[in-house]
Amino acid sequence: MGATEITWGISPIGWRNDDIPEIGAENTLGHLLGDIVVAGFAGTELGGFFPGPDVLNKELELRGLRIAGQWFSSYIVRDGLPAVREAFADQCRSLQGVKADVIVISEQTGSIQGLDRNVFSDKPEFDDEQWVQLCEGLNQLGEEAQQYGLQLVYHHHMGTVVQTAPEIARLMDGTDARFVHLLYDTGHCYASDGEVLEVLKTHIGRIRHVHFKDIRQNVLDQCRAKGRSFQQSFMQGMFTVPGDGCVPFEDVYQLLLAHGYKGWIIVEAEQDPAIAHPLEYALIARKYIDRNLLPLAATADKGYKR
Ligand SMILES: O=C1C[C@@H](O)[C@H](O)[C@@H](O)C1=O
Ligand SMILES: [Co+2]
Repeated sequence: MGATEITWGISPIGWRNDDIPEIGAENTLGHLLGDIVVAGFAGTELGGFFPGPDVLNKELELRGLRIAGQWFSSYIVRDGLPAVREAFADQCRSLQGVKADVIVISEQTGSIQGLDRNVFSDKPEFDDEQWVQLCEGLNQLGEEAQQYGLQLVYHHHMGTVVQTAPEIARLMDGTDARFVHLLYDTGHCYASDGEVLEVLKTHIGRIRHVHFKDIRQNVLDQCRAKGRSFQQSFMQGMFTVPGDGCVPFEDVYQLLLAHGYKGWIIVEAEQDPAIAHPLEYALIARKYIDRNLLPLAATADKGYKR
């Protein structure tokens, strides 16, 4: 096998969800990390319930796991950059403390992702001035992140101002490629306007972090028809792990390989852990990756890691 270029991780969001802290609250850090080892992944992203670096690093080391990064909600347009900077720097410091690679940012000004609003029709829009403010702010935060050894990766997301393929393109055009990179999330692309492969092909040069999130088409259709909120949609099972839904992961993975993608691919499927047993679903993902995706890497003569 060639050099290792892709590292496979799994997000804690299948066990516990920062957006609805009461679900999966019984799942401790030890439980989560143990399951990640059992399912054969190399690491995870930081969840809100994780302890600080002193405690966490020991737990990771004992299990041979790594931290890829963590989500940061920015309000650059609502609060202005100076107000965002301090919290951003604090998070960069803790990510540096666990030797993470990326800080995942999502602009939440006007976001309806946590509200009881139709996520398929009520997303916010920015005017030209707000777009400039967002892009300039991100450039500065991205430059700052580099001082902590981190890459800033922008997460396009349902119910936010950067959701659709044209909005992702506008963000990429408006920001500096040296400082602002893209987090490509298959599930959000599919649920938004379905441009899973188009977004990947167009922005492959800017992608530095990947979330593999699958979609149950029938649940997506029902949620769209009923005008469900984002939280209602994922609690009803709109998202699942790769191989359990309708996203064309073989095509996605082949494109990533063909373009020499280097970095993490994180399996990320928020569902209700009381319905979708987190370890069972992690193992479904593992099996699918091993059987359907990794053989493509061997064919493409590219390296991969567990
Ligand atoms: O990366 C993510 C982090 C979550 O907080 C978010 O709501 C989820 O959908 C996601 O893709
Ligand atoms: Co994601």
